[in-house]
Amino acid sequence: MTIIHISAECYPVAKVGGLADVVGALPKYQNSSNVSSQVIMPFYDNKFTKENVFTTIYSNHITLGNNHVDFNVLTLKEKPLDFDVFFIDVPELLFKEYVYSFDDTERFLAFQIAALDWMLTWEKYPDIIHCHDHHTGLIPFMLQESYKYEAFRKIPNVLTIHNAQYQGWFSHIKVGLIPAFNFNHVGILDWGGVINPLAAAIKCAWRVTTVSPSYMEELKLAANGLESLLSAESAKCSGILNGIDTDVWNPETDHYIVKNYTIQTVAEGAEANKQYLCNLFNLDFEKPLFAFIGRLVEEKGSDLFPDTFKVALEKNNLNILLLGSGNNFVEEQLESLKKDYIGTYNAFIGYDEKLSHIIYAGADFLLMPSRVEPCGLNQMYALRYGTIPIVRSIGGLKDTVTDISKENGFGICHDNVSVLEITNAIDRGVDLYQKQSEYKNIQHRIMEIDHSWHVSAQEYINLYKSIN
Ligand SMILES: Nc1ncnc2c1ncn2[C@@H]1O[C@H](COP(=O)(O)OP(=O)(O)O[C@H]2O[C@H](CO)[C@@H](O)[C@H](O)[C@H]2O)[C@@H](O)[C@H]1O
Repeated sequence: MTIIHISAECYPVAKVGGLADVVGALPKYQNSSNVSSQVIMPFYDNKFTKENVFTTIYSNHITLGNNHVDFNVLTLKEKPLDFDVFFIDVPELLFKEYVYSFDDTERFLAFQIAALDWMLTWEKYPDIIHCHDHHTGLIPFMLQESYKYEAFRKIPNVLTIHNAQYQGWFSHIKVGLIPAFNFNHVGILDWGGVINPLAAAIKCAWRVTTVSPSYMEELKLAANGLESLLSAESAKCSGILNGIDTDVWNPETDHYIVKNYTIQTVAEGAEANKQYLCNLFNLDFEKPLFAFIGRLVEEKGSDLFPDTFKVALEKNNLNILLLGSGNNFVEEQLESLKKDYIGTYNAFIGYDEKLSHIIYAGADFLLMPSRVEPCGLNQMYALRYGTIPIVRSIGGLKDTVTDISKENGFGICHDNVSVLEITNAIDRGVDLYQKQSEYKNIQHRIMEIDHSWHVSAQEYINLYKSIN
């Protein structure tokens, strides 16, 4: 069975968030289960493309409305990844230093059309086309409706929703950019008076998955306008929990962290990483270190961070370290907080892969007070590195973290997103840290939890088989 994943991100080529981690790992694990899994993604102007050499295997142009736009398909010449990746190079539109910008309609439409046009030239078509998020959401529609892709009609396709907040909306004025289809069916593209690629994908895909079972259920109640659609299509929808790439996220071999460690040596290993962070960010090694890593957006609860951190830091019994970027106002507030809590608070506003690994290893607790969390990978990385997650019980966080008050519990959970509930949860963390033998016992237990992709990769394969 041949599976083609089509995605805007894939680790280590281009990563903005968790989508890259999933598309960078799932194909690898699928390939080890006797299927052939490959990725098609855009060719961006970034560190990875600058540092690697590519071969052009196909060149042509697509028609985007009235324009002809050139594109190439590239592969890596040397140093292959663990699975085949094909890069769609549209110099005029996709080859940018960023992955996402304010309006990406033409960029991702060009990507999707070029990918399908190129696939039309293949001798053998794939058995499954697996699309990820709204950037590839028009593919299920085009496969079903566009005349030029008639040959693909019988290929089953799957949509995975990593985040339903973003839907790729654009105006009907641009409908002419989509390869010709029976205009009587234009309503399929519409949701709420605009073209909605995610909605179109939910309508047309043969199967729809979300990245955790709880998120699937939550979407029927809150999906940024798509609630009724997801309820109506629920027969073809299911939730499959993400896994983590345990080769990349392994404290024993992780080349980014300061000192490697195992369950047996976690005390010294985690301590060395914490010491490094405390030196680098001027924090107090003796106090517990609470960290946050992620995008500073409302979904992650980041608008509450400045007030929450102030309340927590006033007690002067802990450190807080933040790595993230996003909302400018929140960034400024988090920056200005630094001067008030010198020695116990710091923040790195930006994106830094290496630093994120050191924080997973060196922090004592990881904060995830998300309003919405389709799956969340950070809590699973934290568990693997022996860092106790403090999460709001929602989506994938609910599916992966059990509160310490429950039998075999190992994390700290709160029900709502408010300054009071988050600071109460932090207080519980401080208390737990003071009971070092209990803390260490939990640390050992969480490092043993297996969240590797093996089980979930197989669940996807079972899903493919059910429609193939
Ligand atoms: N400033 C920074 N510096 C370095 N690394 C940073 C960083 N900000 C984020 N990261 C990294 O990006 C990834 C974030 O993954 P998440 O799954 O938590 O969130 P995201 O919301 O992007 O993903 C969406 O898709 C994924 C995948 O399906 C779902 O798990 C999730 O719930 C959904 O919101 C982690 O690898 C994290 O370490």
